[in-house]
Amino acid sequence: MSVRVKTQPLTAEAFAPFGDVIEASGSVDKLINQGRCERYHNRAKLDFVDGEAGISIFKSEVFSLPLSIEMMERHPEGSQAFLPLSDKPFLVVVAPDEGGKPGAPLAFITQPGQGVNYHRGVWHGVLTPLHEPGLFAVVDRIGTGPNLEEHWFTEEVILHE
Ligand SMILES: NC(=O)N[C@@H](O)C(=O)O
Ligand code: NI
Repeated sequence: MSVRVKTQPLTAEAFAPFGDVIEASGSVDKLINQGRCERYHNRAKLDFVDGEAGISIFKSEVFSLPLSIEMMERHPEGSQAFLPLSDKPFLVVVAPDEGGKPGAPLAFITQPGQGVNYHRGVWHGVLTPLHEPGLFAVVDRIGTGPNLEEHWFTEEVILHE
């Protein structure tokens, strides 16, 4: 038996139980640089246990819908933010925790200019760009010890438009 998940546009409200949508939205928090730049201040909750924040670059293969996903993961020791270095949409898959495993997945498609920050311990799909170049800045925990928990599905999970 397979599980089919319909994608939906990413909104801060729908994503709130899982993390932050990082975007130039709502009221401007600060005008800087002599009024020439709008600062949308502190838009993500970074959270690292026994580690520091690091910035990495991910260059991923790209995928297309419908897409079958085999697993979801979570990082018990740190949040993880993905900031696209292009204006192309990417897929954001999250799920509530149900007894130590992902519950029903939700699949979002980002709008140009949107990044996401998964809160610490939130089940998510791995980075899934939908168009080249698949290039992202990633802010996550740099530290020692394990920080990755995976759950491999026993049934097919298909994400579709
Ligand atoms: N493993 C890794 O660095 N990336 C994943 O955590 C991911 O969410 O893509
Ligand atoms: Ni991850």
